Formats: sequence, C-alpha cells, structure tokens
Amino acid sequence: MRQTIDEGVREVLSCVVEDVGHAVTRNVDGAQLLHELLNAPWLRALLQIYECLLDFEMATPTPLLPYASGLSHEIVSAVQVIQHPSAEARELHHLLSTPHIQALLSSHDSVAQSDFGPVLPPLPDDMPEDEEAMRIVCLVKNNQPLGATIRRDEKTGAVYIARVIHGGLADRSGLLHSGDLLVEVNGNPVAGLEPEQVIQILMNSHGTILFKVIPDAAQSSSSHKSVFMKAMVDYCPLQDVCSPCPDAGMAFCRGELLEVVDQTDGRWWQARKLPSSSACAGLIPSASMLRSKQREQWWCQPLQVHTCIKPLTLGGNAEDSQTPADENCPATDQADTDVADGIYLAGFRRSFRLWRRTSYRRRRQSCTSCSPDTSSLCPPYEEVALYQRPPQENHRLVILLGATRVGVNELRKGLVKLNPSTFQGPVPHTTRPIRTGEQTGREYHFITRELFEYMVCNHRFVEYGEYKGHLYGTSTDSIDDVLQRGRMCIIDVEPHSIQPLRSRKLKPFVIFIKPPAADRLRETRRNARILSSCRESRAFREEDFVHLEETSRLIEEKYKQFFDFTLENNELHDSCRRLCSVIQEAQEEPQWIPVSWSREE
Ligand SMILES: Nc1ncnc2c1ncn2[C@@H]1O[C@H](COP(=O)(O)OP(=O)(O)OP(=O)(O)O)[C@@H](O)[C@H]1O
Repeated sequence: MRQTIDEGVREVLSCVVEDVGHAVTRNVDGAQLLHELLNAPWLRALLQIYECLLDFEMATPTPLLPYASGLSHEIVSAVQVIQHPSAEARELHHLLSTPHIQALLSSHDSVAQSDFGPVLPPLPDDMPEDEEAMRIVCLVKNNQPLGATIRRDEKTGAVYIARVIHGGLADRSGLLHSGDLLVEVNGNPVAGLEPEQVIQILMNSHGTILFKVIPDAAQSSSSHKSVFMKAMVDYCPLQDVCSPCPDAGMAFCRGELLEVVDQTDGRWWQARKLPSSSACAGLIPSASMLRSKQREQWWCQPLQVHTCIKPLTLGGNAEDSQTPADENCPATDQADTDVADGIYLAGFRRSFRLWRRTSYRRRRQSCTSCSPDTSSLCPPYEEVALYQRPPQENHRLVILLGATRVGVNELRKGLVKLNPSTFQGPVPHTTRPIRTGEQTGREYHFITRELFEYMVCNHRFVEYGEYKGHLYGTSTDSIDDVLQRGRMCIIDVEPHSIQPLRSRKLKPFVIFIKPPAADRLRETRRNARILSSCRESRAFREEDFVHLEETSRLIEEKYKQFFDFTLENNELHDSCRRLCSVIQEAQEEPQWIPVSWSREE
C-alpha cells in the first residue's frame, strides 16, 4: 500500500494541483495561495528526489563484498609474481592498477561500509539542547501583506520584528515572532537599514520571501484570550499621528463590536471587528492610550455652556400651542385610541405627549447640537459579553428613541395593540387634577406637587417636566411595576436619559427609530396628522420633515454607541411587525451587553 502511495506521489500532487486550480477559478478563499505553493518548481524537484531515493531504498542493492579495493590489491600482487602472464592477466593487472578503477573500488568500499557521512567536530558541552541559532523562514506572499511590523534599534542598527499581526501571513506561519532579530530578507542583509528600506525590499519581493532570523530567546509562546469590546468612540489610524504603523491600524466607529485578540502591549492592542472572526487583526489604541487622547482633545475644545441642564421647565412654551391651558380642553386630552381590547394604553394622553414634546423640544435641540461631544470623556471601550436572559429573570427594558414625529408613539402604540398582554408602557405621574372618568394608576398616577417634588429629589423619575403649570413624569417605579408583572416594558425617552437607565437591573435594549429616505418619508406621511396643540392637529409641512431629518441625523451621530438596533420607520405596518420580532429576539436570543450587567452582584 505504502509503495503504491509513495510511487504515485507526484501523480497525486498533479491531481491536487488540478483540483485546487478549479477552486482558484471559483475564487475559493486561500485557493490561490495553495495552488502556487503546490505548483512551485522547488516542491516538484524535492518530490522527484524523494521518489528516486525511495526507488533506491526499495531496490536495496547490497554490496557483494565489503573490501573490493583490498581484493584488487591482492589480484595485482598475484599477477605481478607470475613469470609469463597471459594476455588476459596482463590486461587485468593494467585495469586494476589504473587510478580510476582504484578510486571507484575505494568509493564502493566506502558505500559498502556506510562510511560516507561528514565528520563533524564534537558539539560544545555547554550548549543548551533547544538552542536554535538561525531560523530560515520561507513565506509565500501572494499579494497579501506580511502581517508584521518592524523596528530598528537606534543604537545598534539591528532590525527586529516589532509585532506580528494576529491572523496575518506571518502569524499563520507560526515562524516569525515579535522580538526576532531580522538578519536577511531574500538574501539582502538588513542590519543598519532603515525600516522603510526593509519595507521596500519586502514590497519588491514577489512570490516567496526568504527571511533569516535569529529567534528571540525570551519570546513567550503564551496564547492570548480574546476580550470583546464595544467601541464608544470613533477612531481612524490614518489621522492618528501616534500610530506606530497606520497601514496596520484598524478604523472603527462608535457602537461597533471588537474582538481584542492581543493586549500584551499596553499602548497598542490587536483587534478585529465582529462578525468576521477569520479576518486579520489590526492595531487599535489601548483604552489608556485613547483616554489620554480624549483628555488632550477635551482640553482643546472651546468652552461651551451646556444649556440643556435644566431639570424643570416652568410654564407652557409649546411652539405650536394655542393659549388654552390643557385643563380647559378635557375632551381633546384623550388620545383617539386610548383603549385596546379593554386595556388602557398608558402614556398616550395628549397632555403627556405635549409635555414631552414642548418641554423637551428646545432641550433636545440644544442637547444634540450645542453640547460638548458626549464621547469626549466617556470610557473609549465598553467590555461586553454575550447574555442570554434566564426565563425566570425580568424582561429587558425596551427603549425606543427617535426624533420628534418620526413615529415613536405610533409604533409603541402599535406594539401594545398587537399584543396587550405582552407589551406595556409605564403609567406616567402627574400633578394635574383627575377628571371625570379617569382612574389613578390607569391614565396617570395622580399625585400632589409635594409628592412629585419629593420623588424628583429622590431620583425616582427617568424624565420629568412641567407643562401648563402641571408636572408630568415617568418614574422608575412604574417601569418596575410593568416588569414585575412579567410584561415587556416599552418606553420612549430623550437620548440623554439613556445613560441613567443603563443598569444591571434594567439591561435596556435601545432601538433607534430612524426616518426612511427623504422621498419615502414625504410619501408615507402624506395623510398623517401631527399634534400641534391640545385642540388641534395638522398635516406635516416641509419644515417638519426637514427638522425631523436633521434631528434624526444629530441623534444618530451623537448617541449611536448606545443603539442595539436601528429600525427604519418606512411602511408603518411592516415597521411594527419588524419591531415586534426584534424585541422578541432581544428577550429570547443571546445579546451583547456590558460585562458589568452580567456579573453576579
Ligand atoms: N410609518 C409611518 N407611515 C405613515 N405615517 C406615520 C408613520 N409613522 C408615524 N406616522 C404618523 O406620523 C405622525 C407622527 O407620529 P408620532 O406621533 O408617532 O411621532 P412621535 O415620534 O411620537 O412624535 P412626538 O415625539 O412629537 O410625539 C402621526 O400622525 C403618525 O400616525
């Protein structure tokens, strides 16, 4: 069996080359590299030699006698003493006396006695057993970068491998390591060269590259454990003057998931983006590097007055509102569809919605446009882990976020109507007097101003504010109340309210509702009516669309690191169904959450 396999090794190789050739034409990943390797002339020559040696080994020629030259000397001596040698004896004497035949017989004897190995000097006694003085590494470049950076010791001029990029060509070879001393590249000695000159030699090399390296004796073979991080800032290596090698750097945006595969260097980590685990890693700044950059940038920012820090807005300032106070228009305070299947849809009353819109409108604009960049001092990375909600645990809080009039209310209402026993909004609190037909704990929790202010002081509100002389707010207690009942609590908040809600207890899942493309936005909202006051509603105007699009863009730009999902509100029915399935997935399927939320208390 072995014989047939060994004999046909070149034929087998030819078949493999042919098959791999097909894979190349189908553009299979890595096939080109394999094809070139198997087709290399040196590999074929090696196999040919291997086959010849194998043939020879199988023929097992054995010497007839171990000392042929000794016998030849004996014969020559014997013929010399004959007085009248025959012509044949004379010829034999002549043949055996020629230097060529003597050399041939001497070689025969060496082979017969297996006396052909080189005689090497003895090894020094103090040499360590695993010593590897020089390593020759041959890599097939195949148009991909080497995946290693180099550095030059300024004192000695020696060139070293600075780092090997995880998953790159050098890393996959397993033969080059950071700290290895580079002696030659394709026969060119590199000692004393500038890194740029070595890079030039590498760039000029095609096909295979031959390195001579002296391995770093201290190199550690420890494997690195991946850590998963969410980027909370944007980064571009080409704009980073500190990057040790911008070409090996990896750009990322806020909200992207990164698998950090190497943190051995305290300043520069190696990471790749998820999901694409097979990709070669890139260099990213470590958390401490980014934090010092953030501090530098923060000090350079012009001082901005943060106009949005105003917890209570006093008095009605509705942009579109007419004068009447809302207690004077009780009939219109009721949203048309406040009840679904006998269940009250909390948080959809006109007064509540108008309070949110009017008291936050200015703040929203200032928050999203004038305030200092929110990412300027926040941790640059957030370590995350996959989390699967155990069935006995409360559902995750679902936060909908979006610009005014993008349709957050419409979608929230649609969800509750779709499945009132699963989805529910928290019942808001108000200091407005209760009206006929209303029940406390159903439309609102009707409470006194003193109690409301006491709750404010105790940080019991996620959001609160004043509208036409009455206070309104969404409390953490009413969110807890929905979750304790085993329902999924859906709330919509202003972007700046997300941060306080990001807790281990609530594990919020944030969905950003974004408008569709400009033409679809105008088309789908052609017949829509928007609240303008407690009495009136009106059609969308062009300036509403422009404002909606601009605010959406600003919110996304500023808060996208907090979004778990972005939903485009195009066709209302489709958006509602998609939202429903995304929320179910968020509750049932494994999700990335900050590790601090998943740790045991
Ligand atoms: N996908 C959609 N297609 C058509 N009309 C929509 C869609 N989504 C929302 N609308 C309509 O747009 C208007 C504004 O929606 P909605 O009141 O839900 O916005 P909102 O984001 O909650 O605004 P606000 O924050 O001002 O309360 C409503 O008339 C609503 O019916």
